[in-house]
Amino acid sequence: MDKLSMVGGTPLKGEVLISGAKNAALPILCACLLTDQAIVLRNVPDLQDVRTMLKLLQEIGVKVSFPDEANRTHLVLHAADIKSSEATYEMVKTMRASILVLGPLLARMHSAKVSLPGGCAIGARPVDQHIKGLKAMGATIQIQSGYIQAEMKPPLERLQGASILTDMITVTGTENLLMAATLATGTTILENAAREPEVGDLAELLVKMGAKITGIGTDRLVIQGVEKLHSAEHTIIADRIETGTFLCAVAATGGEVLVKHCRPDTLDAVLAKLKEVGLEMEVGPDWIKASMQVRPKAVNFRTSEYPAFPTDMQAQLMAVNAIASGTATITETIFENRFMHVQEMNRLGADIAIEGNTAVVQGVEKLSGAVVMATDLRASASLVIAGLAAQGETQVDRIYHLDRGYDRMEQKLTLLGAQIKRIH
Ligand SMILES: CC(=O)N[C@H]1[C@@H](OP(=O)(O)OP(=O)(O)OC[C@H]2O[C@@H](n3ccc(=O)[nH]c3=O)[C@H](O)[C@@H]2O)O[C@H](CO)[C@@H](O)[C@@H]1O
Ligand SMILES: C=C(OP(=O)(O)O)C(=O)O
Repeated sequence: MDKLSMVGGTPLKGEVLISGAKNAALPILCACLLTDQAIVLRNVPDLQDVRTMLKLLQEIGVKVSFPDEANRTHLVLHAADIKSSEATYEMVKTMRASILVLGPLLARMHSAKVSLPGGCAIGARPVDQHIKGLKAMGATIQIQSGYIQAEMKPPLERLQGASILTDMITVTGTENLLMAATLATGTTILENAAREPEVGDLAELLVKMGAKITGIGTDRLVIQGVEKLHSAEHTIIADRIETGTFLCAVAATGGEVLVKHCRPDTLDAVLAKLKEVGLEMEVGPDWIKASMQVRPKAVNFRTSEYPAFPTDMQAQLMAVNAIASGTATITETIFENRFMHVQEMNRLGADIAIEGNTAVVQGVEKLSGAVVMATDLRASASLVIAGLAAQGETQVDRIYHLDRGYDRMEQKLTLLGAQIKRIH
């Protein structure tokens, strides 16, 4: 199992290029199932979840090609000949986002069999709202032997438009229902829809494919179903969480970094908090020049749905708070168990206590290197940030979590002067 080993204490300096967003790429890859024509994608991040999704799509019968073998960010997906409508437990257990094939397969193939994702390190994460929405659109859905078995209710030949209000805001739930609704008869209204930029990016691609969607970027999506979708080309939006992760790394280690190919307009809540921390930023349309010359100041924050502070940045900003002056309270409102990094940060010398869904972080002058274990994707990133700020050597074990969602993180950090290496 790969580990990352780093020696902390070097301020980061230089330029970093941000990759396409994992959480936009995953639903967008699934959208290719909605048409028998080719979809051309650019800026696809080269990371494990994308490779897993491509494998799943290939099992289903999608042809995947890389027009330029040396450039894995540019690919063509062609779902002309779907031979299976199944996502097996083997695939879903390694990547929950496999649930995103459910809506498109049901809409295009009229049936789908997708393993029910189990809970994961950060919470129970049920998919009841995906199921509720598809049922409202006329699907019959049964859970059998751990699988969601979905079919069109006879004599229906297509899903039917419906008005759907989800009990809570769900990102992949909105994406599944949005994709399913593009090929339904009539109009679907998704109320309480997620407004995350990745949902908007998916909707932009669907519109290029011929879907009729209004309300993009709002919590009310209106979809007028069409009979067929067609080929399209799309460039995946920049990863706001990767951007925020590098900014937190600069805030924790000090230094000066130009973050390029990013979308500052999708990061309002994160940039506001980093400014409070003391990070100086000059912001352009697709770049941020960040400089940190002082010890960070502790900042309180609470996670919530977009446009508020993202849960996917909670652990990374906690790492900055761990070495800040003052005390911060951090409240996690999206997932019930997303503080697994706290014990590991404390092993590096942090002083963090958990009270229910709030972590109280008493900033310490310095962290000291240790062997720590990654428990999920963003927990891994937070431990890397803490390790880069700590004195001495830190080893982060179980780095496969990090590889799921970051495109060559240690190479990008090395280019910024960090002393970090992968141990196989
Ligand atoms: C691939 C992807 O895009 N993953 C992101 C997506 O995950 P994901 O789409 O799985 O997260 P959701 O937005 O669905 O989850 C939000 C909350 O709603 C609950 N819920 C959700 C659906 C449902 O049917 N029933 C239910 O109870 C979840 O348990 C959670 O407590 O959004 C999360 C919240 O921004 C991010 O942390 C993940 O990085
Ligand atoms: C929780 C995350 O991803 P996933 O939904 O794929 O587990 C994440 O990207 O932080």
